[in-house]
Amino acid sequence: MSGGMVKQTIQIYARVKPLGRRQQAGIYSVGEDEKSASNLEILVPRDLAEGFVNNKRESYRFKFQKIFDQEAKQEAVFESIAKPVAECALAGYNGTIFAYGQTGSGKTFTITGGAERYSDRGIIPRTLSYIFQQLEKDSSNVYTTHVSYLEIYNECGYDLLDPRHEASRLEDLPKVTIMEDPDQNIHLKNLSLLQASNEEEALNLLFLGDTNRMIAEVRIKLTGINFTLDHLS
Ligand SMILES: Nc1ncnc2c1ncn2[C@@H]1O[C@H](COP(=O)(O)OP(=O)(O)OP(=O)(O)O)[C@@H](O)[C@H]1O
Repeated sequence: MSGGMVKQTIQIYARVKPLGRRQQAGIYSVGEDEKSASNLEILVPRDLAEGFVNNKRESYRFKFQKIFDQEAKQEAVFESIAKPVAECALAGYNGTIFAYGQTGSGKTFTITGGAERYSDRGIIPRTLSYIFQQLEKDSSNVYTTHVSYLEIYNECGYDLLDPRHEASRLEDLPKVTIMEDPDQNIHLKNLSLLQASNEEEALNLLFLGDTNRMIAEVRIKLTGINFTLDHLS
């Protein structure tokens, strides 16, 4: 997107993860009335707060575009967050959605989805499905669609759809580099761009990328174990 014709906005949403069995409830609250419904207040529990220096606050307030509480369904998250971005993409404007949060907070669940139920599908499969539905409706144009899947790990980019991914060590794979041309267009060197003509093909590539990412993760963990064993012997 270039020039100042289109308003570029960043919208920030919060999603509260459902409580696990042993987790303590009541450490956050969302504004109840219409006006404060986008305010999230985190209350630091008393036993924790007492350990703090006297003048530390015991509650923190944040404002978001919208807050998804523990009951929020994947469908609602898609409708509010991803559908408008997909619509803009179909109209020719770039869009980005990313999840940020500590480990285990639900980024993968929100972006990719949960494995157990079909209704737990996350933003990526829902968006793919939506985009292909829209393209099929438009018989006046011919579209070609491609998928790339990039992982950024320790500040280096790796191509998750590279066929060598499974066989090689992550460090041995060609690094994907980000470059900007004089017109400020971003180019990703060494990133495969695979054609996906329909939802099923796109989902297969997503699955392939996820698998390669998991293999890489296990490999990294195993390297960690080897290191510990070397240390002991
Ligand atoms: N909204 C939710 N509803 C039900 N289960 C959830 C929800 N959010 C997260 N979970 C579950 O919590 C666990 C951790 O979530 P997830 O793997 O998505 O975290 P993450 O932020 O991607 O973590 P990491 O950074 O370690 O990869 C998973 O078992 C996931 O299914």
